[in-house]
Order: sequence, then structure tokens, then C-alpha cells
Amino acid sequence: MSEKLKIGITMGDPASIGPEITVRAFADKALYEMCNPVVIGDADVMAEAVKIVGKPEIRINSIEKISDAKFEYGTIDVYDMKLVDISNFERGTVSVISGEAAFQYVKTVIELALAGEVDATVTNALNKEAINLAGHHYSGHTEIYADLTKTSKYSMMLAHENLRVVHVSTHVSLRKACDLVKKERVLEVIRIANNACKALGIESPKVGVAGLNPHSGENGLFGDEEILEIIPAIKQAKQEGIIVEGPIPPDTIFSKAKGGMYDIVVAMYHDQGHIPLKVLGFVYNQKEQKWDAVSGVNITLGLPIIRVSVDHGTAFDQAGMGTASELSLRNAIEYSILLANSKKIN
Ligand SMILES: NC(=O)C1=CN([C@@H]2O[C@H](COP(=O)(O)OP(=O)(O)OC[C@H]3O[C@@H](n4cnc5c(N)ncnc54)[C@H](O)[C@@H]3O)[C@@H](O)[C@H]2O)C=CC1
Ligand SMILES: O=C(CO)COP(=O)(O)O
Repeated sequence: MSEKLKIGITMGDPASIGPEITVRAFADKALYEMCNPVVIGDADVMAEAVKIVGKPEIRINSIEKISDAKFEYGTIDVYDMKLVDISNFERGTVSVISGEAAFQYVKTVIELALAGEVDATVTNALNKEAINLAGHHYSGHTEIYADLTKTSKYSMMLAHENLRVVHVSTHVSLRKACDLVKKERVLEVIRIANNACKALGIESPKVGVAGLNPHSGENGLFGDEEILEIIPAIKQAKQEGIIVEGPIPPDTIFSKAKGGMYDIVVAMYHDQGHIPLKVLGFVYNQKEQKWDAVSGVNITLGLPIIRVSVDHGTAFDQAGMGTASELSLRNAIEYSILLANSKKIN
């Protein structure tokens, strides 16, 4: 029996590019050399994805328990939830059926990880509108994982090569995000960022904290969140022995971090952190009218189990076309192995 780590990978929204990019990732022999991968999804949908991607040599092995997985290159083991009737389902659209299925794959992979049946979890994208239509009122995986693992202190991290970003808030309106910049939360995220770097093998991480306002508020001229909330959080983190600087003006902190000045950036809200990461990881080629690369990962920090995700969405506009890139999924699987080996994520 192989000693490799077992990685549970959700198929994502069945109507999305998730099934196709999963086949592409599994078509690479190197994946099976790194780990024992298993898909949590629907075998029939995966069999269709094999056709879309044009890999007829790949077999789908429908299993009901992880111990039935073969973990052999050329076979994709699918923990088969049988939630989608492929004769009656449409790719590239939001639906209750797909939302329900995507939610159940996530719930199941969390249960498998909590039970120790898989060593780490990787998620393909789900569609937030679809899961909500299906009655699961969450704003994303992050909140589902936090709820089902009973975690109260967590944060979303995105990473692309040496640029890492952790967020003070994520899926809330911009107005609300400003109100969530509070000393206690900023401090909590600084601590989470520091621990995450250590889990990734960085011995003495240097944390950079972004300001909220233009020029970090220019000493109160353009807003006082820096003075009232962010600077006090940084002061306390320093007292705790964390190597941390800030608030750094948000327009330059990411160039500094990319150049190596910081190991990780604490961003004050979703798009402040997501835009620089995606400008680096998503490369659009106008001449050929396609994405040359879609790379980077999304990690939920603070959980008792490991969760790494693709950092793109469901890409319904490309579903069923066989054109989507599996690079971000490969990045996510590699990161999950790194973290599972470290087992120090918190
Ligand atoms: N981890 C997750 O579950 C995530 C889910 N979403 C959800 O996905 C849905 C769509 O979100 P959008 O903002 O449209 O972002 P998106 O990432 O799905 O699409 C943005 C653009 O990137 C392209 N693209 C995305 N992934 C690609 C890949 N692997 N290969 C080639 N091209 C790719 C798409 O075709 C599109 O042009 C929303 O419901 C959103 O909530 C978005 C981000 C992450
Ligand atoms: O939408 C996302 C990033 O904006 C991803 O969110 P989740 O990882 O919570 O699903």
C-alpha cells in the first residue's frame, strides 16, 4: 500500500470548467508521483469531461469509499455522489442542481478530512449564486469550511509564486469592508499571516500591513482607520515578537512584497489583495483571444484541516470547450501537499 498523502479534490460546480481541468491535471503522471489523488464528485460528469478534453485512454473508477481507490495513473478515482443526471443538465449555467451538488461535494470532502480519510482537501470553484439558489446561504468555500469545522478565527490567503496576501475581510460590500477594519481583527490576521509563513517553511517571516486609505491616510488627512485601528494592531503584534511593518501605502506594498521586502501582505479587503495577485497570475492574450495562464492559489488559514483552492472561478463562458487551463489546480494540489507535510497550518 502506498504511503503517499491522500488528497481529496472536489469536482466543483458540475456545469463549470472544474471537471475538465481536473481531467487535465490527472492526465499528468507527475500528479500520481506526488500524491494519491481522489475526486469528490460525480463519475458520469467526469466521464463526459474525459471526452471533452480528448483523453479517451483515461478511465473513471466510481467508488463509494476511499479505501476502494486504486490511485493508479490512467485511472481517475471518483468518490461518486451521483447527484447529477447528465441527460438533464446544462453546462455553463447557474442551476439549483449544480449548486446543490457543488455544495455536497464540499461538505463531503470536509467530512472525509475531519475523519482522517484524506490528508488534505483541494477545491475546484463553485458558483456562489448556485449554492445560494440551492438553499445553502454561504458566500463561498471559506465560510462553509469555517462553519462545518467550527472555526471562528480564519482568513483567506492568496498566493502566486513569492507573493502572498491575507485578507482582513472578503465577501462583503466595500462599504462594510471599511467598517471591518478593526484593531482586533487586523491583529488576528497579522498573527495568522505570520503562522502561515512559518507553516510554509519561512523561519522568520516579515509581514507587511497595507493601509486602507490612499497613501495610508496621509496622517489622518484621507481617513483615520490607520491611526485608530491599524497602527495599534501593528504595535501589539510587534510586542508579541512578530516582524511586521506598516501601514504601507496600498499602491506600492505589493511591488515591495513581490520584490522580496515582505513575505506576506495583510490586505484590508477582498479586491485590495485579489487584484495584484490576479494581475500576476491571469495572463490574457488578446491576439489569440485566450488566457495564456491562470495560476495562483487560495488557501483558508486557521482551519483544523487543510484547504487549498484554485484562485479562479467557475468560468461558465468556457465550460465544455476543453480550453480551460489546469495550472491553478496543479498549483493548489502542490500547495496542499506542502502544507500537509508541514501540518502546522493555523
Ligand atoms: N474558489 C471559488 O470557488 C471561486 C468561485 N468564484 C465564482 O465563480 C463565478 C464566476 O466568477 P468570475 O468573476 O467570472 O471569475 P472566473 O475566474 O470564473 O472568470 C474570469 C475570467 O477568467 C477566465 N478563466 C477562469 N478560469 C480559467 C481557467 N482555468 N482557464 C482559462 N480561463 C479561465 C474565464 O473564462 C473568464 O474570462 C462566480 O460565481 C464566483 O463567485 C470566483 C472565484 C473563486
Ligand atoms: O470567490 C473567491 C475569491 O474571491 C473564492 O472564495 P472561496 O474560496 O471562499 O470560495
